[in-house]
Amino acid sequence: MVRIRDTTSMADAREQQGNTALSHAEEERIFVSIRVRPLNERERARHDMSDWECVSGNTIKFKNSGHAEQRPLSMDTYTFGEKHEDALSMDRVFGDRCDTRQVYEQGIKDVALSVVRGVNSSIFAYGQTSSGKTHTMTGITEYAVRDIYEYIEKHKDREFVVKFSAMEIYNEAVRDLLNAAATSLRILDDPEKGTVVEKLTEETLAERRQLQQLLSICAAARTTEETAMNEASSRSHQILRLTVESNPCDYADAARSGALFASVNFVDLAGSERASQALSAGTRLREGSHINRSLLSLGTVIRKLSKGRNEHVPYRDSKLTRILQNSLGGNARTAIICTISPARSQSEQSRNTLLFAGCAKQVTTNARVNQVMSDKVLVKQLQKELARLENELKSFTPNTALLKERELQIQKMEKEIKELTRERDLFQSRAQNMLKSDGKDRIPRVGKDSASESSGLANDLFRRTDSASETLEITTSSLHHTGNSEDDFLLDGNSPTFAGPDPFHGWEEMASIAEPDCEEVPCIEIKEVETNHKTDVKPSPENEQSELNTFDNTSDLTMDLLKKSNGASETDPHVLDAMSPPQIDKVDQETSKNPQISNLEQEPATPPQLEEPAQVSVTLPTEIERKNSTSSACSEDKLPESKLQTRKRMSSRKNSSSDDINVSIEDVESLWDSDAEDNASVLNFVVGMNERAKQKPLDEDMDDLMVRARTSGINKRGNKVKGIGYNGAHGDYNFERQLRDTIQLWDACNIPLVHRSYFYLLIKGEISDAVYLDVELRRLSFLKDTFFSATNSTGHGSDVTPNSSLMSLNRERKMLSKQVHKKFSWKERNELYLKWDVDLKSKHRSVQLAWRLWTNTKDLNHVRESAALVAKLVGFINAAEAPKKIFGFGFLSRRTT
Ligand SMILES: Nc1ncnc2c1ncn2[C@@H]1O[C@H](COP(=O)(O)OP(=O)(O)OP(=O)(O)O)[C@@H](O)[C@H]1O
Repeated sequence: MVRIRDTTSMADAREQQGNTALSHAEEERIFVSIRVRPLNERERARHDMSDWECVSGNTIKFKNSGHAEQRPLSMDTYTFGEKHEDALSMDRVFGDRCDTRQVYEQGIKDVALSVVRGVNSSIFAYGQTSSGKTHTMTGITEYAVRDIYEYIEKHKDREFVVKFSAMEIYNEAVRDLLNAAATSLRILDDPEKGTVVEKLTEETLAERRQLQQLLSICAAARTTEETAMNEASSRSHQILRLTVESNPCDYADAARSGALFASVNFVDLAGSERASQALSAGTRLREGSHINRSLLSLGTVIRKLSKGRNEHVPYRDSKLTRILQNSLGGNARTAIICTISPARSQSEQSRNTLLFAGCAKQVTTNARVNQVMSDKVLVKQLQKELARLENELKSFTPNTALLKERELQIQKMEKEIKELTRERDLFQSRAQNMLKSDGKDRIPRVGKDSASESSGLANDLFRRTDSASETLEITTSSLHHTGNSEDDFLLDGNSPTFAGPDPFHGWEEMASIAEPDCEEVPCIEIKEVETNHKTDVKPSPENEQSELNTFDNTSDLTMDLLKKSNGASETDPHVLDAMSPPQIDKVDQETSKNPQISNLEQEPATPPQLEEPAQVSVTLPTEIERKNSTSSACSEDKLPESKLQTRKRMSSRKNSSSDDINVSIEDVESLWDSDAEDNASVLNFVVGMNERAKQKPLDEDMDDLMVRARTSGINKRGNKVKGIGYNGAHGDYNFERQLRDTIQLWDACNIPLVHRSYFYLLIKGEISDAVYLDVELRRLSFLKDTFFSATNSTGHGSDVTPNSSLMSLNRERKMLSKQVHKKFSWKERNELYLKWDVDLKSKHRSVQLAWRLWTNTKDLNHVRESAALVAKLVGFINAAEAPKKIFGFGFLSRRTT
């Protein structure tokens, strides 16, 4: 039994897919069908019985009836393909009862119709003479043509061009069947089209009927021979070629890649019987040899291709194989119908045909869709593309105004992005700083009970300031004490630290030891610094000089810029004063030349008045003291009374030092201005504390303390101190009035908010708070008396009022900033602010010492803590943030130090 290898998988898949066309090169085997014709009358008459039996759709068996004269066949069963689960393969065996339509439908149709999808195809009929080749191919061609035209009619959206040509190969000569006059045609190798037959007539078919006529002509023109049975026996190989050119299904594809172009060949071969059988004599011998030459060549080509080796395939050995080269092993789908005669007498020929069929089944071809870009199509496509582009060009009208607007928008957005990026970096930097200092410095508030109640008020109080965040930071962080020296935080700008006992203890102690001689208001104790701390705050001459230089430079730059924008004449002299370095060492030598200081020292005392302070230059008590302590030329009786008292008290103290005094209050004041609303907040808070205090029972000690505090309301001069709230006559403690007076004096003296905050921290809501208020009132009264009496003493309102001067300075600075902002470029502003930044940092020491003026306490710890508060604040407003925080500009570049 010969089993032909199954090649059905691909065919089955194709059937399942509805015989779709190949979209790309696809290797597939040649489809082979076996057709057994019925016995003809002559054979029946001869009792030339049929020895072949189709046992299934794909198997044919030789029956071998056992006649003595019949030599036994070694093989008697031939199977083509195997039965699949879903369908039979296209390789089929058709018995004598199957008609041509069945053969076409089941094994040929799909291959033939590939032509309308752009795939070449070929259908062969191979078999011995009179086996039914012509009979089969005539029917197949008709069915195929019918189906092709049906397909074309169904696809009216596509354009098809059908052309027909016909040729025969007889005695190795190619003849045009549509042109009887034509002689043998040459076969040429075209580099694009492959093998072509030169000058072959190609008829374009307008309709199917025209093709029918042409087929009749071809049949008549073919070389045949009348047989004994009056039948025409074909003596040549006939090739009918139908070429279909079309645009593809998808118009988009057509536009891109051109038209589909394919041909289907209907090949009716001459009889395959051996030459010896066909031979007679003369021309017949030559004819037979030519026929066999082509058939032998076809067999060789098929055999070579079936082995699948990459060896030479002799296509050029015959005209037949040369013309059908593509169909045999190239770009085409191929189907071969092997026809056999059932007659016993033809068994050997039939067997040879079946062997050829088995061999042909092994041959594979590589069919692909042929998309040909003909000149016509190409021109059409180019014209279409040109028209499309021209339309696009017409519809495109560039709007230059819009483009410009967009460009401007883009530029603006880019600027905004830059600004936002800078802002983001700035905030990130600040957040990091806050996190750092928060981790280091956070401490609980004073008074456990009052903490929660006071937090809202305190926050409100701080929020209302220009530098709210900084103030809050100070409140929570400044009371954290470590062992670092004061100079440390001055240098590194980090959180302030200092060593020593709890600063509040100093206040407690001060309250507890409040004795009658303390009724003298503890005025500004500028030189209260102990000797062992003196070195901590004393600036070195080098540092002093450095600061002087810095101040000078900054001042010069600022003034230069201001002059540029506004003219030098508009500059307030206060600005110059503020920008000038603190005159410390030089003061001793120059005091006598300073008219303001001279005025202070020489003018008689005047009673304190609560009046609006005049705008004056800064002349500090420190300098006065220095003058007094170093020069005996200064007459005490020329000083105001309060100042004389101060001097006496100071001079009585041991280990005093004048070197610590280096006041640059303006720096502090320029950073924080108090607000009237803040006072109200403090008032509300402390009133609340007072209410709580009233609910608490007074114990004996506290009562005693309050008695002593009450007596402190009388000063040494025997005058009742204005605003002291403890009413000894009636024995009732008027806390609210005390506080109101305090706030009035804060305002009158322009006490900085930081100090007010500090004072607020001391208020614990206890009755003993009265002592603190008392002390504060005395101190404030002294300050007011001292400075405002000096103001009035001049008679022209231009004397000592540091706070007013500072406020003026602050205004000047703000004004300056505005002018700078208006007049100068970003780069110039940045340069200026960086200078100011340096200026600010160099004033740390001055700021620290300035705080002593306002804290005015006997306890060094308080002095240090006050300094720490300020330094912390200054440190917090670091180099990167200073310009923004102080001057309100948020666009400066970040600068880390
Ligand atoms: N399947 C068939 N059913 C009925 N008659 C058939 C069938 N096949 C062939 N015949 C008849 O057999 C005779 C020979 O057929 P045909 O001419 O097609 O053979 P052929 O192989 O083409 O021979 P040749 O090679 O000499 O041309 C014809 O008269 C034809 O009508």
